[in-house]
Amino acid sequence: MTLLSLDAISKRYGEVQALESVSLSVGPGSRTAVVGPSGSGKSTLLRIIAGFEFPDRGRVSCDGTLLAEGPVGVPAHKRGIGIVSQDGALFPHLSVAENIAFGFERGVADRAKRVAGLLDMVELDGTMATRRPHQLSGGQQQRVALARALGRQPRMMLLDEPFSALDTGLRESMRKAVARVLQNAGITAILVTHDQTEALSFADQVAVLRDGRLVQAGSPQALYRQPRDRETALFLGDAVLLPAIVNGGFADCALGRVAIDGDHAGKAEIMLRPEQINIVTDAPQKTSARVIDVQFGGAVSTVALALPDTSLPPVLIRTSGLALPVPGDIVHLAVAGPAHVLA
Ligand SMILES: Nc1ncnc2c1ncn2[C@@H]1O[C@H](COP(=O)(O)OP(=O)(O)OP(=O)(O)O)[C@@H](O)[C@H]1O
Repeated sequence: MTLLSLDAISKRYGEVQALESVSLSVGPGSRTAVVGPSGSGKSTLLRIIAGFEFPDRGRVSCDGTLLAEGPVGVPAHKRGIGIVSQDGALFPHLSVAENIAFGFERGVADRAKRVAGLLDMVELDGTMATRRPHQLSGGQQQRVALARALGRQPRMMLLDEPFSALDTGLRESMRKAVARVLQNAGITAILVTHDQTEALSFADQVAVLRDGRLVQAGSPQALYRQPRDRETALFLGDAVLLPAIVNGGFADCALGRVAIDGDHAGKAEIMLRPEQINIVTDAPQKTSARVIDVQFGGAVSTVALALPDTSLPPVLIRTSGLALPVPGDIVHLAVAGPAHVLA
């Protein structure tokens, strides 16, 4: 089932092709994260969905209604789409309650009760209602912004880097809280973020943009494990990339013979995530490597290894901090799970 459908959206600003034939489907009640390097077109895509911009070509439809066909379509205020931006954009001279009630339709009954319900929904104490935005923490301001957007009863919520001004710990708890609130309200969400971890943990669909094109869209697991190309692999996390000869479901590479996830043959580049490579004392097929650096990181430490083929760059793996090797040690490696063959 599809709620939002983007069909071959293109947008140009002067010389810059901000979006080039982007197509994407978003299911009702789902969470999609749009990621990509700076300037890849994420905000432009969000503005086109919101109705602040119109595409040059392509169609936007929501719930069977055509919202834009090329530069013609439904204006932003008639789309029923909520937005929460990076700074929350609260009115500084209005109280929390007034900020939240700002979006209510005229003549709505029980304003105070509805504000209280929304505060409860975003997990804010009712005593906050009389405060001004400057008397709130960054995370609380974002919750008020979310409550205000929810008060308009949108069918979809656009989140434009809403957590980026928050520090790491708060970011994570806000991300979980927002995901929970949206899920409980059954609202479809699209999140734009620079933060890959945020995208992978928030969304059930991740869409990767690069130079205005949609490179890949799919589940976080699929994109992390089977990225389309080397750039996407590195964009979504650390990766060990190795030249290989692949055949019959296996790759022969500097780590020995490892299983692969597809049906490829010939010369290829394979990708493993660092957590797939383990230091072992006993394995049926051992590849040895020399430890060149160890970074203790508490629960998870990083070990840099030089492979016997010295033309290859060092391989970084993650391991528990319990029994770490020291530089100069020769260790044996085993690979868990299949390697992915890159295009
Ligand atoms: N109003 C505009 N006028 C001219 N160029 C624009 C305009 N808006 C965006 N662009 C250009 O379009 C491209 C895509 O911009 P966009 O803001 O969508 O990227 P982004 O992926 O959101 O970037 P960031 O992560 O830095 O916010 C960029 O090259 C940008 O400079």
